[in-house]
Amino acid sequence: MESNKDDKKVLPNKLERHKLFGSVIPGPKSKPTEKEQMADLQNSKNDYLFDLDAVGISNVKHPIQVTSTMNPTSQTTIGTFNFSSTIKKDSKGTNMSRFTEQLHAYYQDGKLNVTLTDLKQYTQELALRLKSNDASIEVHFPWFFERKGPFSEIAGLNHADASIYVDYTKESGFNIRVGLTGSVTTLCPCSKEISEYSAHNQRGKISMEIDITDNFDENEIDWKYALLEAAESNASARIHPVLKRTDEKMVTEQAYENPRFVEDMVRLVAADLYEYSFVKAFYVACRNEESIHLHDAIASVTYNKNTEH
Ligand SMILES: Nc1nc2c(ncn2[C@@H]2O[C@H](COP(=O)(O)OP(=O)(O)OP(=O)(O)O)[C@@H](O)[C@H]2O)c(=O)[nH]1
Repeated sequence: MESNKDDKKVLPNKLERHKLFGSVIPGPKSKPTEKEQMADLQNSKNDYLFDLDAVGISNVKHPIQVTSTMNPTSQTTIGTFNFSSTIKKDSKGTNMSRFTEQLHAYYQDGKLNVTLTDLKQYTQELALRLKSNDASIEVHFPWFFERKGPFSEIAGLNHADASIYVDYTKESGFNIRVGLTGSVTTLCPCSKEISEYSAHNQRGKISMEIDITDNFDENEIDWKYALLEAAESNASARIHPVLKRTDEKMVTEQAYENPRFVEDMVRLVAADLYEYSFVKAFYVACRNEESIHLHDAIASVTYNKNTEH
């Protein structure tokens, strides 16, 4: 390597640098470059031994639009998608480019609104595009909502993790599941009972997944708000982004007045979901990040309102 008089390095140009690190000049190429002449392995037909439950792509991140009854009523957030369909054993593979091709088409048309109506249309169109009888999509996204201090009413944004699963089959139509994981404060009833003063508390993560009824109208009910309310209204206290002293006193006392075990949490949330008429079946889990242990405390319940167990 050369140096100039100011002792500054004189670097080889970029092409030379790439050669230095192992890049080689492209060799002769004999395979077709026209799509029509290229081998199409994924569309080969043979007996490939097994039908597949799902083939597709996962962990696809993309901006999406979300609407809500809470402020902000409209927001852009990041969705993480899984897209798939089944394939029969006579087919070697799926056409993977079509998954992201459709995603970009919807984005360009301004149709990436994560509403149940739009996602149903999306899933049905995906099946058509794949020339398949079925398609499934799953999207997870952070949903932001305004939360005010209980006394000061000073606002900030909280967030919960929302998810939507849409399964479509030509024969039986749509199956939709939605989910939400939100955070709450829980104060230990046992600790309150046995101690002369104070009680330990923790941050609880409440995860809910629900199968919704076929006639569910998302314009009438904001499922994200409904699930958040089921979690928060049953907790020892809600969690806030901004708390002044006046607020802090209120949430501390409220938590002490409403102690909850992890078991209490899932049962109380289950009771609210049982009462929601748009819920067919549900799963509720609570994970308390214990402040007196390094481990977490967990509880969960699944229930189907049709079979009543
Ligand atoms: N089936 C399959 N495809 C893969 C796999 N790994 C990568 N690919 C994808 O193969 C894709 C290209 O194949 P296709 O989507 O069938 O492309 P194409 O035949 O030009 O597309 P169409 O005209 O829509 O049929 C690329 O997007 C790669 O991501 C894999 O394990 N299985």
